[in-house]
Amino acid sequence: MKKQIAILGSTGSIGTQALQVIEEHPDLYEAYVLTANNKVDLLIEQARKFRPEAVVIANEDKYLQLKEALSDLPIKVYAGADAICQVVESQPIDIVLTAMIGYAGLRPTMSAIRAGKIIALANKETMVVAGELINTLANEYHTPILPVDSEHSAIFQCLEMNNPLEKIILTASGGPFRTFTMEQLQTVTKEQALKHPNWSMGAKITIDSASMMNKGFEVIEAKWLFGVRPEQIEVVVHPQSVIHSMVEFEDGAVKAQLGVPDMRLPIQYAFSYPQRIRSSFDRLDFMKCNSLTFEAPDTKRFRNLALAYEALHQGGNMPCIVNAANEVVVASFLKDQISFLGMSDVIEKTMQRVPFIAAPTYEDYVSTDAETRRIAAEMVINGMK
Ligand SMILES: NC(=O)C1=CN([C@@H]2O[C@H](COP(=O)(O)OP(=O)(O)OC[C@H]3O[C@@H](n4cnc5c(N)ncnc54)[C@H](OP(=O)(O)O)[C@@H]3O)[C@@H](O)[C@H]2O)C=CC1
Ligand SMILES: CC(=O)[C@@H](O)[C@H](O)COP(=O)(O)O
Ligand SMILES: [Mn+2]
Repeated sequence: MKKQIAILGSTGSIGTQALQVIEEHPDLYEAYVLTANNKVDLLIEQARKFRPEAVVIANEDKYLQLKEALSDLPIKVYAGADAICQVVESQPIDIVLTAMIGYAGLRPTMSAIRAGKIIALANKETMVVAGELINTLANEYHTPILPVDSEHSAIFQCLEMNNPLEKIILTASGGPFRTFTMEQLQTVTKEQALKHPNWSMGAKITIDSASMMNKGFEVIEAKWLFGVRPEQIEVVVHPQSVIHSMVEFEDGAVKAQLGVPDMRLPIQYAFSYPQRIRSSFDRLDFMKCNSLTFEAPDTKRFRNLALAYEALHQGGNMPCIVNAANEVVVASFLKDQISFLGMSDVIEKTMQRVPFIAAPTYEDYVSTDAETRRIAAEMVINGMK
């Protein structure tokens, strides 16, 4: 039986690579549902090629265009955020790949967990915002959450023996500004920030990598995925992104997962787990890896990493606050409305202003997210008063 896969965010960087994995293994996988937000033309093209059972466009204004373009095919067409939550519950679906960006991934992930679907988790913001709630739900519905994020997939692959773990060593590329001074960071542009040294990804995560908020989020994601304490998660800057992450066991042994930077491998592993299957992806050529280097992260220049650790230590709704403020400032930075360093200023101030909730419910996350966005957006427009 072919595994039926729902790809939430099929038009994005992860989504399109997931479709390449499906294309490479037509005997094993089928796209059952594809969803997008705005890129209706690409969604139409994907639907015509992969013939899913259903497609959903989150932006309801694009519904008629999508419906019309697929009217000659027996593909169900839906629109809106609620439709995404409903469609993931479809009985034949085995795996839901959460490849949409940001907080928008939380609700459909919760629906998929309640429907007992295997979650292939790319959308790290879901775990950042509500990791505890997601774990509680996944336990209640006996739903596996398989990591797709390259570092977490690496850790997952290293951990399979169930040996006693001492710590996780998350590798970070350091981004395009790794060697920049504070003075240089004051004037960097979005064009510079969008040039990741090793990975080709969507705009939001690329800016997060440049500011190292991505690594901060990955620390929080690791805590919830692997059940470790914050002190057990170490970040090491490794500019080549060849070692995707490591684990250190109680006897001091360290295991690492290495490979060329290619997200198709972790995506495929989440699809094929617990098996490994063949792939045509590029192999690592050690003769071309002249040196693998390591540095400590600098949380003075990359303050977002420190803010994420602070949120992790505080717990409650604080990571949700950091996530929402970050989504606002990244969108503003991409519109040249705020400077690179200004992003951390707004996030830090927002963390001080939004009311803290120690044991948030889902409804608390919803209101925290909305309130944080309001406050952060106001700060971007009016300055840091
Ligand atoms: N790219 C990568 O290599 C990696 C990504 N990740 C994580 O995976 C997730 C996806 O990243 P990436 O693929 O780079 O992002 P992209 O921006 O490339 O793609 C995002 C996808 O989500 C859709 N989308 C955006 N907003 C909404 C919304 N409000 N409702 C429904 N769908 C929406 C987009 O639709 P449309 O195209 O129509 O706008 C698109 O299909 C992120 O959480 C990221 O952190 C993790 C590790 C690596
Ligand atoms: C591919 C992937 O998993 C990204 O999250 C990547 O890790 C970004 O690189 P850095 O955040 O280490 O720069
Ligand atoms: Mn990553």
